[in-house]
Amino acid sequence: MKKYDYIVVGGGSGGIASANRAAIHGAKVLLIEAKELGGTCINVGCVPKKVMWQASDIYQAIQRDAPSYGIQAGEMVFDFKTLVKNREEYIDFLHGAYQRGFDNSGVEFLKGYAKFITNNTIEVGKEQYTAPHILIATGGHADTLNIPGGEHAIDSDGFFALEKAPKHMIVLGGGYIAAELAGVVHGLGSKVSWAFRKERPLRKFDQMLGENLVNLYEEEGISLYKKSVPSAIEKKGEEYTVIFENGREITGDCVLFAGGRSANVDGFGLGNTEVKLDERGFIRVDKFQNTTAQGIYAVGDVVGKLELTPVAIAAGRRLSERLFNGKTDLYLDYNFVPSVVFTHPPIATIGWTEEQALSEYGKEEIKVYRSRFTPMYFALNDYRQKCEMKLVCLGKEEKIIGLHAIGIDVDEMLQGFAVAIKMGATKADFDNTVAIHPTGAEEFVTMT
Ligand SMILES: Cc1cc2nc3c(=O)[nH]c(=O)nc-3n(C[C@H](O)[C@H](O)[C@H](O)COP(=O)(O)OP(=O)(O)OC[C@H]3O[C@@H](n4cnc5c(N)ncnc54)[C@H](O)[C@@H]3O)c2cc1C
Ligand SMILES: NC(=O)c1ccc[n+]([C@@H]2O[C@H](COP(=O)([O-])OP(=O)(O)OC[C@H]3O[C@@H](n4cnc5c(N)ncnc54)[C@H](O)[C@@H]3O)[C@@H](O)[C@H]2O)c1
Repeated sequence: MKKYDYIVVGGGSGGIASANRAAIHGAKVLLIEAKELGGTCINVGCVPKKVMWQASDIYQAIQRDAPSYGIQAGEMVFDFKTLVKNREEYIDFLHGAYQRGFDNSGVEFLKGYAKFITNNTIEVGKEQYTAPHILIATGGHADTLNIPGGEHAIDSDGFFALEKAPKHMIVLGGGYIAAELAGVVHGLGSKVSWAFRKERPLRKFDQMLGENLVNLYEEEGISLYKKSVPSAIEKKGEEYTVIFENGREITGDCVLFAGGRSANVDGFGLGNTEVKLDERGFIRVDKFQNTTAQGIYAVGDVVGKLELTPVAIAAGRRLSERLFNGKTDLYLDYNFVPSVVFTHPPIATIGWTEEQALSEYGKEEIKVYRSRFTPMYFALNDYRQKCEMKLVCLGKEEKIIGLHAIGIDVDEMLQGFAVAIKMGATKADFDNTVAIHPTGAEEFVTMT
């Protein structure tokens, strides 16, 4: 049996980050990955999504915005196949970059499907491997739509496998992925119908964000269907009809369901360990990412706390610092994690929503500042897309506990403000910072 200091199961965002950090500190590390290196983010998540989002942005800039600057690009030609081919080549380049990263850090990489035999023994094929520390970073998978004909709906993996652009995509779900892919496909010139179960999408976010997104998408020509619960999908030739509980029917050539994700916990012998799951089926961990089994840890989507790549990376790295670099008190603080939804325009958010803050602290303690304006990018355009921003402040000192924005470029604004908020910035700190003009970001330091 081969012996290691650390075995990492899963070569996605969390696993790779943790393995490299452990090896840098001198640990003998084995990383086992069943598919391609990079996991969800690189292969079927953040990376292909951001490429498609950028393509969609460029398309809109040429078609919708360039003419107002006197720029005419001539006949618009969009070749979906070229976009997909170039995207996949870029992803392949990233696979190589991960392998080179392992070569530099000294991580041993094994391609195969790992199974637990005991708390500290893993089997891949016929070989067994043991280590006192084992990390589970096996990620998650998309939930399926359990209605008659639900199998006709593709998930986000299926979306990235499309070889031609849909003519009319029906999007089901009201979260991150539905919001993002509806915008991407519409921006690339297809018809999009987006149906969600409640009054507005993005219900876990500040209400202002979902409301603005609905208005902006409607202005742009996306057909929105509120309070629409899918009950069946029927295939008729090359088309699919989604039937909703309220009797509505929508027909298109592609149905995308994005209804949340579950942990990858089945089929790799967790029953042979003392690892326990929580009531939602995710691996139960404490704040140090310890599972209920001695010497087994878990990070990333498989623990279902915040399913974001930088969260998986940060938790994985902190764990390795704790185990292999003597930083015994180090753990990831899951509060004030910034996040961007890559809609058109994007959404940026950190901290408490106005609704959460009011219900926790009451009206007297919470002050909210808002700004709504047309970014200068649209100054010459008949289409005057709005940007809206909000600061949620707590107590007399007006500590900023929430920042929310929707509008062009807010995706790139958030990171710096997130540093300030994580450090405990107050409204006065924002006011004391001289603005950068002319930008959209200056609104954050000039709100009254
Ligand atoms: C469409 C989409 C868009 C997204 N966009 C963003 C975004 O813009 N920004 C952001 O921050 N997050 C985004 N996310 C979320 C992000 O991709 C995940 O949070 C992140 O990839 C989680 O990393 P992980 O290491 O936990 O798991 P993963 O990256 O999923 O890696 C798990 C790996 O484990 C492997 N594995 C599983 N079981 C075994 C086994 N038994 N043996 C060996 N290997 C195994 C899998 O093959 C997989 O490669 C997006 C997700 C999706 C689906
Ligand atoms: N930009 C980013 O950082 C980014 C992008 C994409 C995904 N992600 C991560 O991936 C996770 C998964 O994304 P997601 O959009 O699949 O999940 P989500 O949890 O964000 O949203 C799921 C949505 O599906 C709806 N839904 C569930 N079952 C349904 C049903 N039967 N019929 C109709 N609607 C149904 C829910 O009401 C909810 O609105 C996200 O929570 C996020 O953490 C992040």
